Amino acid sequence: MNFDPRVIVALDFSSAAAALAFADRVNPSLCRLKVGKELFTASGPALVEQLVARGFDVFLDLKFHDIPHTVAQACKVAASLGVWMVNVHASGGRKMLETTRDALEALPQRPLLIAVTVLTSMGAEELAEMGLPAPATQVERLAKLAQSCGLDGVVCSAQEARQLKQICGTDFKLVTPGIRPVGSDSHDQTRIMTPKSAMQAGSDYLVIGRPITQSTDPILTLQQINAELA
Ligand SMILES: O=C(O)c1cc(=O)[nH]c(=O)n1[C@@H]1O[C@H](COP(=O)(O)O)[C@@H](O)[C@H]1O
Repeated sequence: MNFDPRVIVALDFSSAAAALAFADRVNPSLCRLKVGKELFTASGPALVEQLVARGFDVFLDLKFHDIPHTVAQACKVAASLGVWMVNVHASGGRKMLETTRDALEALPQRPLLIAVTVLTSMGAEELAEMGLPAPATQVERLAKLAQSCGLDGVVCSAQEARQLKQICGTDFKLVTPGIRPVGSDSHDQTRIMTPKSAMQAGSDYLVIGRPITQSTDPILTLQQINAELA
């Protein structure tokens, strides 16, 4: 049995019932779970607490991006739910990142604080349109900022993982969505990689949603991915 699962399943469902139906079929040794904007908007903190009570490591993915005080307070409330990981946008800037880190560090028990660099749905053209450099350059810039602000790691694509592990070191956590098993639909993701290649490149955690949740047999698909990573 794998007691340190690398796969974080994105529970991108529109109801608590659908999320709990999935959670009923897995256990904390098979995967960690992510609650994002769709599910949280539908179900709120009660669902998060239920998943935590079942023993899952829960990544609360609300990608906070606001003024420092607002983000720090929101992350403190997230911590009170018992979540394992929370995220904010690195582009919120140094003051926001440091204020949030300080607020969490003052707690007796705190979640990992992770910064989103460049969304995995975005490619070079979209960044250029916003006056930003190519993904690898922008991701590196934001990862260095997050690390210098004392965050625990970043969300990036697995395509940048090798580069970031070299620059930021092995302890700096890399959480990588945009994971697609061979032959699966890329949907709206642009910077993608297979589960095995992502791990080989240095990802610490693989965020996987639709390839698992929309599979005809989600649990089998999750088990196959875990087997590929073992
Ligand atoms: O922070 C995230 O989790 C995240 C960051 C990012 O850059 N890209 C990204 O896809 N995500 C999330 O990861 C999940 C990916 O889902 P799938 O594309 O269905 O595998 C979604 O819940 C996204 O909200």
